[in-house]
Amino acid sequence: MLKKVQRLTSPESYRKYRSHVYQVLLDAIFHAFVYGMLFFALVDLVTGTVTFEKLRNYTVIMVTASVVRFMVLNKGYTGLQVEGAKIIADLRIRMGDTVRNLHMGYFNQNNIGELTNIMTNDLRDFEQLITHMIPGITKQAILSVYLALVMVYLNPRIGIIQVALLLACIPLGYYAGKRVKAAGRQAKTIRAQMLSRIIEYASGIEVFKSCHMLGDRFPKMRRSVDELKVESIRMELAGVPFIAPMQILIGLSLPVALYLAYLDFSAGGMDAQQLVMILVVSLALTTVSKGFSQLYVETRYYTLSVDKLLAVVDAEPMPFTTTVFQPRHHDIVFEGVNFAYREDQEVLKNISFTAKRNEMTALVGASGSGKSTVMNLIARFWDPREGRITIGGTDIRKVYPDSLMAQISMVFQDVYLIRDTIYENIRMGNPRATEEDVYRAARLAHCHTFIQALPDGYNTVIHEGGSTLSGGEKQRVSIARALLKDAPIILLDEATASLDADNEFEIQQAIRTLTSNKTVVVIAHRLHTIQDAEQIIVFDEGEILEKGSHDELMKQQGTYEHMYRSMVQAKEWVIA
Ligand SMILES: Nc1ncnc2c1ncn2[C@@H]1O[C@H](COP(=O)(O)OP(=O)(O)OP(=O)(O)O)[C@@H](O)[C@H]1O
Repeated sequence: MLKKVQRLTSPESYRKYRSHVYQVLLDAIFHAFVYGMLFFALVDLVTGTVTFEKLRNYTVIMVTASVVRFMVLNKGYTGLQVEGAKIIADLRIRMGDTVRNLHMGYFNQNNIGELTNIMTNDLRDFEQLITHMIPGITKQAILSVYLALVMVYLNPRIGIIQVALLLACIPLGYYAGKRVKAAGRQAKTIRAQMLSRIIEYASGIEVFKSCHMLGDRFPKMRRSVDELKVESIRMELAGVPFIAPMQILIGLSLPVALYLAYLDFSAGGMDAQQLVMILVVSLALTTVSKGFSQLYVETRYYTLSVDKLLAVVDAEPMPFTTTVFQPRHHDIVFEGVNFAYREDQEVLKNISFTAKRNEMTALVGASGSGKSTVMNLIARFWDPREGRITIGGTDIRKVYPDSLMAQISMVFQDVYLIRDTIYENIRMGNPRATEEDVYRAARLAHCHTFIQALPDGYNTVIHEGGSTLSGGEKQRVSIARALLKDAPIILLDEATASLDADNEFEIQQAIRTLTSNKTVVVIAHRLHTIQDAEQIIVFDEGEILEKGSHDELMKQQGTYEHMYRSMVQAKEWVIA
């Protein structure tokens, strides 16, 4: 277990942590030492060999040991808490870094709940494990062994019987721990599913409200809550069939000692003082062993968190060979790209095209034809199964995801704004930007005026997801963010939602400013906005059907021409 803990901590932290655990163990040894002195004093008292000097020496040794204990304990436990908190903070950052570089496949709906569970509950369990469980269980183990040895020394017959009773508890404790661990694993899975449902519920609250699916009427969430309740009870009860006999066996050691000691005593083989001493030590042994057995079973549950954390820390990051990515130019080239999210469903089939620098490439096609997937591959949210994608001649699979993202601005219709001020939401595009840069970007993105009209202007705090702004406003804020980033590649998903004429005009203006002199790839939902695009690519079921300029495609009289005519007719029909 300690080897696994070591993999979750930095060498420096682990070294400090281990030294604090040793301090706690030292405390256990001094604790045993105090018990020992007490034992010698009692022996002298009951055998009548006590002298004033002896008692004084015992007292001095016990007081010294207690003072040393206090100092060691204070340093050990304080150090454990401080180091534990530091280990958890470092681990959180390390996990954040790992997660950032994972394939998007990791984040399917279930994994969001699982990941949230790991980053909150499992981290808390791990902290509990390293700061309380491991030192506690080691200390109890040392004390149990020490008291058992004292018993064997005091009365070998009774001591050996007590040791045998304790040894008989080992398989029981092992199976109790195993069952609790298995039930705990199941409870964790269900808790992760419940968290997924809660996240889904909170993100889609408007939809659920509109469909009258709130509260009891949201069956999936209710089912998860019920399952977790059942699983939590099952976990609590899982170890009982083994814990109960184990506790009985440990508890037996006291009456057994009493009975056997009394037999000796009545046969004259033991005096009253020895009888009392055996009972006192037996009582201490029973108490400490019971504490140890309980802690052991609990610890088995807490060790589950270690495997969960290791699974995240060891998750395969996206491979890369270069962290500095400064391409000579920003042509994006797809060469025979095949891609599937799932084994059984090919989403892109043999896709080849070039999106040239300073040009606009528009992707059109029916819903589900693969347009967004092309964008996801350019941003390296996923890697192609076959073929390759290059930017400026470099295969993007070689590039560190963060360095790649530094070259790309994404403006999607589904804009996510974080819970912070509008100012900070724009500044996210470039954390080094000055105040003046932020205002200039906001002006160019046509959002300065509406921001100023808000009660707190740029300091207005936006709710998570941007729910306090209109769709058009959110999109303009995201364009301001992208303008501030000033990346050479722009990936743009045009709004499908019908915006009012003013909003639409302003967004078009902002997009024009954003995209000038860049490599622009745009998913177009309305064909009239891309007539000037240098290249239009028509997708159908993951394949490229046609590609060329608007005029070239109109001349071909293929799918694009048909789509365009249908659009014009629909407009005329609406006007008529
Ligand atoms: N994360 C995902 N996991 C599994 N399948 C996915 C995922 N994202 C998209 N798909 C599937 O891949 C196919 C292509 O989807 P994609 O989003 O690329 O299409 P699109 O042309 O952008 O559609 P739209 O215009 O509706 O956004 C669809 O069948 C879709 O169901």
